[in-house]
Amino acid sequence: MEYSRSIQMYISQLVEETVREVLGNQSNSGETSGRQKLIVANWKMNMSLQTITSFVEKLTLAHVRSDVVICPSFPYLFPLSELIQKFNCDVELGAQDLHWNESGAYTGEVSAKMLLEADCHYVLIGHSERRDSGETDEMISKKVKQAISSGLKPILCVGESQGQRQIGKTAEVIRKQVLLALEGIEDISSLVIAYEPVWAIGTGLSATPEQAQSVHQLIRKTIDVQYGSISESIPLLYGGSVKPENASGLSAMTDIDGALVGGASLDAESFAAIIRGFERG
Ligand SMILES: O=C(CO)COP(=O)(O)O
Repeated sequence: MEYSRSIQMYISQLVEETVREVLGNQSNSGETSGRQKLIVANWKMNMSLQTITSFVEKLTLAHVRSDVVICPSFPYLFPLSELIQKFNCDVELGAQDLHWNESGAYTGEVSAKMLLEADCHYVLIGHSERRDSGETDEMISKKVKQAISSGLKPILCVGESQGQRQIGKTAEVIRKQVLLALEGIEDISSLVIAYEPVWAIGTGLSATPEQAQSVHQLIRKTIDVQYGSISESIPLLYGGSVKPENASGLSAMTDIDGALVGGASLDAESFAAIIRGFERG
């Protein structure tokens, strides 16, 4: 009797160890990172006062569980903040950009302090559409510094072009963008990074989960070399033609902690379906 119980214990220990080993080897899926999923809507230069109202109403009814952030154009920050309170909708606000100076003669710019007054907690920095209009790595770095020192969480966007990918420069480009943006910054505890391959933005051509995972792994490794184990707690989002159909596949990857969604975030139902996809993945 004693003998058979100890054999049973031995077998169950063996099974447990094997399962742990198999899960440990599945570096690309199924592992729980402990990082909460974060889904961010980048509305870009879209929406209207009318459409944001029904959006908030519908999203509230969808009862999603993840951390959700909406980044509207500047004029919609205040009305959106009011709508979020009115409907008791569990989302946070982000801006699409900020200036690195505190105040002054910078026509058309918005400061971190103004964003905080508008109830913003996050800010997108270095989106490829802004890099396209002349934003340099140096400007991006100053913006990241200003966001962190003001208490805003920067969502630093990085990504390679199609040409750079084709000639095998993806890793070099991404590493450089990350390191230049973080130059001279010591505290990165509030940082979020979004990997958005330029060729996937607005094209309907998403990176495969494996392609995205391999760049996310590279980003985490880059942060790890520079900052150590805090890299494990930095949320890494994927952006570029994220849709309800590809959300759970992307979410199943170990280093993909959420999404930065453009076009599909303009409709509350498709945005909610993406959030649910990430909750399943
Ligand atoms: O640029 C993006 C989010 O910042 C991605 O846009 P799409 O989801 O429309 O491809």
